Amino acid sequence: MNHGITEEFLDKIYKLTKQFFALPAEEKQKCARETGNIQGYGNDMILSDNQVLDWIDRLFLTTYPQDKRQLQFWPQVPVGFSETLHEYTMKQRIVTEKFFKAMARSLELEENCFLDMYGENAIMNSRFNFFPPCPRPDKVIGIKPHADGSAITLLLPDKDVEGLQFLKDGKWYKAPIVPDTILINLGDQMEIMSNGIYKSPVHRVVTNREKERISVATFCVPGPDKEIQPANGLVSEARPRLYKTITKYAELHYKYYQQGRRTIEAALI
Ligand SMILES: O=C(O)CCC(=O)C(=O)O
Ligand SMILES: [Fe+2]
Repeated sequence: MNHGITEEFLDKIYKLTKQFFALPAEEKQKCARETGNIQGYGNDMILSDNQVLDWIDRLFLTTYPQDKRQLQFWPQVPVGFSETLHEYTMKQRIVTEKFFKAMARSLELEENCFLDMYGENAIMNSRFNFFPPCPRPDKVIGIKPHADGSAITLLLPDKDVEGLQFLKDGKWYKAPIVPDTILINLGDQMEIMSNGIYKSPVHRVVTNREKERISVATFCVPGPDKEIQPANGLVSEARPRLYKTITKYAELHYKYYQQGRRTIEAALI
C-alpha cells in the first residue's frame, strides 16, 4: 500500500524494536507491566491456571490519544525509541484515516461512514512482539490462532523470519515476507461494520528452532464511547443484518482469545 511512510522510517522502527528486546533483562524490566495492567513489558498475561502460554515477550503501549499514554512504560533506551514511536503513531493516524475512507468507497458508502463509527476518540495500541527461538516448535506456538479484536491492525512483520500464517478453508498459509511494508489486517470490528462483507482473518504465529523473530502490531480500536454496528447502507432484505450493536469489544476479546474462542460469535445475531 502506498502509505507515505518511508522504508527508512520503517527500518528505524524495526531496528529499535530489535535493540529493545536485545537489552539485558534488568533494563527491559524498567518497563515491566504491573499486575492487572496490560501496558508495559512482559510475557503472555495469565488469566487462568490451565492456560497454554504463548511463546512470546512483548511490550504493549497505548500510543493514542496522547493522554492515554502511560509514559513510565515507554523505554528510555534504545535512545530515540519513544520519539520514533510518537512519530510513527502520528503517521499511522493518517494511514488509518485514508484506509477507512478507501474501505467505505470500495463499498459505495459515504466516505466517512466507517471513520465516524471509529470515532475521534479511537485508541491505538502498539504491541512489540518478540519470539525467542523455541526448542519445540512442534509443540509450542508464538501466538495462538485468533482474529484481531481491533477495527484494523497495522502490522510490521519481521523482515527475515517467517512465522505469520493465515487460515483459509481449513488450511494454514504462510504470509510471504515483504520487507518494509505495513500489512493491514482487518479486525472483527471491521467485519461487523461491513456487515460481514469483509472478514477478519484467523491467523497465528508459529515458532522456529533457530531464529528469533519480532513484529510490531498496532491495533486501531474504536473509541470506548462508540457503538459499532453494520453500516446502514450494507443492510437490506437481500443481505440482512448479521451482527448486533457492540461497544468495548476489545475488552471482551482478550478473554475469548485466552479460551481459544472467536469473539465474533458473541456479536452474531
Ligand atoms: O507477529 C506477527 O506477525 C503477527 C502478530 C499478531 O497477529 C498480533 O499481534 O495480533
Ligand atoms: Fe493478530
